[in-house]
Amino acid sequence: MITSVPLPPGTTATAVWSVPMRTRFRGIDVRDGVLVRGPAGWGEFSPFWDYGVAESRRWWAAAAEAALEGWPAPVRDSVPVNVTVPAVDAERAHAIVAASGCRTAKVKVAEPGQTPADDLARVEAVRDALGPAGAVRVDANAAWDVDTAVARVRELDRVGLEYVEQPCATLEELAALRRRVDVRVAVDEGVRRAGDPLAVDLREAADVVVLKVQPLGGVRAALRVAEAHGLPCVVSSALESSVGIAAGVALAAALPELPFACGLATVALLDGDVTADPLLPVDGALPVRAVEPDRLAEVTAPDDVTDRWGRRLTAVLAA
Ligand SMILES: O=C(O)CCC(=O)c1ccccc1C(=O)O
Ligand SMILES: [Mg+2]
Repeated sequence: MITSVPLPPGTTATAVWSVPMRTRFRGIDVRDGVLVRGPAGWGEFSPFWDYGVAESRRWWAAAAEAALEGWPAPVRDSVPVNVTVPAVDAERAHAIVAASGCRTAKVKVAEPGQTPADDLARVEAVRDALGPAGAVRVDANAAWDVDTAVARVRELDRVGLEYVEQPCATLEELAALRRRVDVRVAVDEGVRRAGDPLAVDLREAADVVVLKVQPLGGVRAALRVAEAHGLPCVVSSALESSVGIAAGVALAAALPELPFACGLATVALLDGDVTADPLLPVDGALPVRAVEPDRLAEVTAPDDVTDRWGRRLTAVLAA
């Protein structure tokens, strides 16, 4: 039986969207989620499918904030962004960066099944496409032990790296790496997947904190994380539709300082969107603006997917 998605308290509409990824990204081929409308606007609830109910509760808090409350006032009207380069071959990486209009690129490295030579070729192609004035950062998604990270970071830093994101899994390993290389270390999973992102001690482990709105439980919760750690912050996406990306833009727009480009240009990785006016970068930046999901009919999820999201949201609301 097809059940629809429940209407959470205070909301007036829900919709389930689903779009293919242009390129497989961290094992994901299709991205889907729930949009929810309330008095303050539209929110997005789209935890990855391998996330359980407990971890998904913060993702729901972010959607509820957007729909019911809205966000704090912005202090800037545009947000510089990086182009995100999946673990593709060097030629495609070059083309993606050249077409993006961005002056900063984040390159996925340490993809299972690929070699260090693949990573180096990809990073060199990205440097070539950006030119010497561009910034190149890499994200290893916790793949390396400390010795491997030291070797890989030194090699990849031949092109000049702005930072390396989550090179190793634990904060202890990040701290050990940080003592052995000159490249800045950014922490992502170490904050967003922590039981209490406010309580982790990042002082020895990181130079930069990656903030993602849904995993941290909303724009205000993420602002508290930024304040608690007192480190430079980069706002990044969880591969949301433009509705979810707008929440990331709201966070980036509200941070007192924004010294680095943000990882919010990921609508370019999706083969479709919930709006005819997607949040895609123009000249390397996203505008701070509302998003109207006026293309929901074109990206409506199949009934079985809608049913799964209905059961998932019901479980999270009951938890
Ligand atoms: O930061 C970016 O450039 C894009 C977002 C991104 O990389 C990402 C997207 C979904 C899940 C995890 C990650 C990640 O930063 O590890
Ligand atoms: Mg990351």
